[in-house]
Amino acid sequence: MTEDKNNKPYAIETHAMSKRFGSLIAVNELNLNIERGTIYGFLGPNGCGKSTAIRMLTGLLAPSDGDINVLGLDIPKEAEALRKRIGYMTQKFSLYEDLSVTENLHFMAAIYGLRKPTARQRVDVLLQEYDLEAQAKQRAGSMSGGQKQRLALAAATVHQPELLFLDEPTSAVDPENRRAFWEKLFDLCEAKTTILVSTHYMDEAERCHQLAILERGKLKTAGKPEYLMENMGVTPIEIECPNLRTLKTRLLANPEIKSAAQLGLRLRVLVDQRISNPEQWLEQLMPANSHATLKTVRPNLEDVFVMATRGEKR
Ligand SMILES: Nc1ncnc2c1ncn2[C@@H]1O[C@H](COP(=O)(O)OP(=O)(O)OP(=O)(O)O)[C@@H](O)[C@H]1O
Repeated sequence: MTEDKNNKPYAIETHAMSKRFGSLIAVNELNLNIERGTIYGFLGPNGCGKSTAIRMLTGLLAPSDGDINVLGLDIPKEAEALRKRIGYMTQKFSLYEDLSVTENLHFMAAIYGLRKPTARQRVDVLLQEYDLEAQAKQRAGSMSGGQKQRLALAAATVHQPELLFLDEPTSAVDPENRRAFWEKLFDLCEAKTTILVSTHYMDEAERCHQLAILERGKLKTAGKPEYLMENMGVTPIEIECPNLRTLKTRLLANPEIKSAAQLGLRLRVLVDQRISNPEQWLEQLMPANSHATLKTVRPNLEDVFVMATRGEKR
């Protein structure tokens, strides 16, 4: 690893980063190495510590233990120097509802210390890039969810940060707007911005270059989505037949079946990879005359998530 502070290969490095609130361990010894110029996802259920981890990485919240290095800076000691180099967008719309779109962007530009002519130029570019020209004079509070979200991203990037933290940024928008939002993230990524995004949507997680799955403050697994899907240790098989509820209970009694979940008319079953011919093996577990059809299917991130966070079988 090079010693030049600004040329570290990782935008974010943590060692045993932890946060306790009284007796609750919200983040438990998290080790992260997030490469520059990538989109890194935190995937996990409500309350697993995503926001707390992000707040520590931005320098807003002091860790209880561990080391944090962000963009070559020792955090929280050098948090002030970090502030102007990062952008932060939370799930809650945090701009001024009574200000217009343009006023909000100028306000953010002033906070980040952009000089007036630069700010004017930058705001014009952002209005165009984020398709907000028609709403430029509109009060932010009166905009649609998708428009508000575009404005929030524009505001978070007004100072062209090297690193962007997005905490569940698309929880309040429809799939079409979410898709458009991700197109913007890839544009930013191509322009060398590193992005850390937290989510509980699988489709969103699948778009990340790298992913960490968190549960109750702990990192359960991490890597490229494809890698995680290939190495989850189970074969997914879908079964179509009558009485799926009964079949589910029957199958879950076998320790080789790690999970069974109904999807409409099918039962998606995760079979231990140590079973060499899982379809044949499952056939002999089917009730007589069930006329079941079995099909090995492509793994998905929900399977990875289920396997990573599996306490009880489900
Ligand atoms: N300031 C605080 N004081 C006490 N407990 C807190 C505080 N902030 C967070 N917690 C607790 O820490 C745990 C992790 O919360 P956090 O908000 O980081 O989770 P999250 O994964 O971001 O959840 P969500 O998806 O719901 O936003 C939760 O149990 C939460 O109640």
